[in-house]
Amino acid sequence: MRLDGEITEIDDVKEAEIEKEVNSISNSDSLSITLGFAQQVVVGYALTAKKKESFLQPKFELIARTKGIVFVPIDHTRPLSDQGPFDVILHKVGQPLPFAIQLHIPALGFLLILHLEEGIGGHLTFLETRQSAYVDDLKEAKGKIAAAMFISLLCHGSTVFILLLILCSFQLMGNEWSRLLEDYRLKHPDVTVLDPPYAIKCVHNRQSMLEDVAALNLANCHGRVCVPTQLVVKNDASSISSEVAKAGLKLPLVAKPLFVDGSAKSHQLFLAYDKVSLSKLEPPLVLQEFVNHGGVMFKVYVVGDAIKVVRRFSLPDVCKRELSKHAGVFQFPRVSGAAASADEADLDPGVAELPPRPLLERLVGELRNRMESSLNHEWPHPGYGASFISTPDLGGANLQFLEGTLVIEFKYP
Ligand SMILES: Nc1ncnc2c1ncn2[C@@H]1O[C@H](COP(=O)(O)OP(=O)(O)OP(=O)(O)O)[C@@H](O)[C@H]1O
Ligand SMILES: O=P(O)(O)O[C@H]1[C@H](O)[C@@H](O)[C@H](OP(=O)(O)O)[C@@H](OP(=O)(O)O)[C@H]1O
Repeated sequence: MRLDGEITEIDDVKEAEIEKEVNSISNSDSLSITLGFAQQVVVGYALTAKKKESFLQPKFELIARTKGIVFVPIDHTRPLSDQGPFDVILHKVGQPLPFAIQLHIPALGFLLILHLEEGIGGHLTFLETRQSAYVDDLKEAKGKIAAAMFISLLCHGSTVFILLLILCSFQLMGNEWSRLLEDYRLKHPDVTVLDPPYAIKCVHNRQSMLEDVAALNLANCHGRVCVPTQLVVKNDASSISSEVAKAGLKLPLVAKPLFVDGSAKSHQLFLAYDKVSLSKLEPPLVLQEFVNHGGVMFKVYVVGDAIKVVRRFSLPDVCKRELSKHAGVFQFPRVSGAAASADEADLDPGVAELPPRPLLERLVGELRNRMESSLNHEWPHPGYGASFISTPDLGGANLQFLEGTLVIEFKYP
């Protein structure tokens, strides 16, 4: 059953047209189609293997070619200025390291965390340093890394120092990508970088991602948008229980990695039922109160003025009376992926009701204003995705904002 009131501009008719277009060209020479264009748009891409697989699907590349858009891979090991020319650079690299090295990092990191935590009481874990190297300014990261290395030399001698040195150089390579890209962007202002590293810094961290939304005032907009009550725990797992009590957070809690870098690990979520088990969680984390939402959530995708809302199945409600029967911390799978579509499901209208259009339009407008002012220029076609759940017992329009997945900038060449 399809419920009325879908907010969509990319409707079924358009999807069917695209399908038809792909079918009609799939047997023809797609390259010659591209060459038919007076001017091509060359998109250089630097993506994780996961992102390449999900995003750069053959069908999509084919449609792009028919529109004169070609995708070419960027080689990390060669200077950017030796490659191209590009009209657009699309990037999401997480940690741009060879696969074999990536596998060694958790093992080395674990060893070093053990040593460092012994030596300095857990205040400066290498894990924290590692994440800072990715999300913070290089300057700040370098300071922390230098401090960690100095302490390791004092406390643990040369073996740990050398291991740390190797690990740091790999981690700085991750940050190096942001620096190279920023240099390239400044030297080539005609190339659109999706997105400039400084502009997407806030969406690499679930705390800063939600801050802007929490600060929005959407009074008189057919409802409100807010963030579940939450707490950020950066370091010490043993103090989680007391911090949760101090902040007055009610169980059960959803635990999410604080940093989101596009890796599968950054989407690994846990449900914690009791206080004692909270110490099993691994900071840095965001802990959110579990909000009952009838087992259905909404994904809102925005490109410019187009808004598309889809329904997905989600976690079932947790009954407060049943809570005492559960204990422990459980990892839950990616419950609301594309395969969990609830658009065709026969849902209780109370949970299926879509967020009111005026509320979404106002939210999108407010977010755009904030992004424009933080980027200091106009955004003709901003695009992003966001997850929402609604709390039917408070009225369908009481939305909880969960995540802003991606912020991209569109500038047509
Ligand atoms: N506070 C919460 N209360 C109830 N359910 C929640 C809460 N936070 C998350 N969930 C459930 O977990 C799912 C994933 O949450 P979230 O969107 O924060 O994670 P994510 O890794 O960023 O997911 P994605 O990138 O796929 O959107 C949600 O779709 C929802 O089903
Ligand atoms: O397909 P939807 O329901 O829109 O969910 C997306 C998430 O919201 C994104 O955060 C995922 O991208 P990253 O894993 O790169 O953050 C993205 O990962 P993917 O590109 O590997 O599929 C999706 O899981």
